[in-house]
Amino acid sequence: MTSTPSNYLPDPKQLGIVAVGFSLGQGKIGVDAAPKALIEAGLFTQLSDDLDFTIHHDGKVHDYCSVIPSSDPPLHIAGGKAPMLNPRTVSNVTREISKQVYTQAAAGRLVLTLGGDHSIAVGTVSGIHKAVTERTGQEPYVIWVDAHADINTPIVSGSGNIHGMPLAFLTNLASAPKEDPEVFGWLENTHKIDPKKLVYIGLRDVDKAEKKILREHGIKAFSMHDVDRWGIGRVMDMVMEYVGNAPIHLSFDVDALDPLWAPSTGTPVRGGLTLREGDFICECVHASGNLVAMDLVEVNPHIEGEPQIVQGLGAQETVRAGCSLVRCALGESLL
Ligand SMILES: NC(=[NH2+])NCCC[C@H](N)C(=O)O
Repeated sequence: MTSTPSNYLPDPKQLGIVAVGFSLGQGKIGVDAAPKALIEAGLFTQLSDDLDFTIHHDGKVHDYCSVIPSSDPPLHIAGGKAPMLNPRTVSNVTREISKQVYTQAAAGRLVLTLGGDHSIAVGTVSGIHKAVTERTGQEPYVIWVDAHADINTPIVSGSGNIHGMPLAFLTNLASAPKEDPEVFGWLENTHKIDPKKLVYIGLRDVDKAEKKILREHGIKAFSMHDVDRWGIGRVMDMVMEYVGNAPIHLSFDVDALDPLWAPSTGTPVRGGLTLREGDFICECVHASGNLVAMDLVEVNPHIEGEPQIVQGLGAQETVRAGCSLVRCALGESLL
């Protein structure tokens, strides 16, 4: 297999992996088991043997126990609809993740983070943004592939689940709440992204307040309506044209795929991408030569999916789909 040269990585075959066994950005257990399931399905072997990566991984799936407080009551925010859930836990854990991905990215490696729920992106996007900007002088764009916009502020969130909020903190639309300034108080300016450097693909379950945020900040978004209208090929042309030649952080929530392809996830929404459309997004990002980091999140092997899906198969299929997305972003091609 011939490999695509990288515009931002000194040696594109050096891969740093961070395995994040974390689920407290939302309420369902099981999403913390995803890294183990992905590794057991052979992901690392596929990346090293088939795609020739040298993997830098500490051999652990991190549970971050040492930074999780013994008590973490819901945080009521003035004017908020619902209190923030597990606020200090998610803040402390994402701070650790941020340091881990920073170290990998500062060493010039491509960084793959296996989640975990999507709250972990507060850590991955911040750490990558800081390291890549320092190392290359260019701020990365974030391509967020998801059924959901994950940009609720703590004031407008209807659930209080932080996996629906990471982009609000990362874009500075929300900052450390005055009720507890320690919560995400560690985020520095160098960690944060310009909302104009964010592009969504696959949206189809966007809260009312989030729609307002996207409109008011002119955030680029390709919903499933756009995929239906233009086809994934034209959508990716538009995405890549928007991103230009900047470094790319791809944050892929498996729930962007239709539940037919990825049933084992905490907040499935029908009418999503096919597996091939998801793979195609990843192939296009790889072909740009600009990928510097990828997250794969929200695979929940404990959820079996719709009853019509044969018991056990849902989880297996979702894990297989996750492995396929990662391989495509990291250079697997059909021919
Ligand atoms: N990463 C996810 N699966 N996010 C789902 C978010 C759902 C909803 N918008 C919320 O804020 O609670």
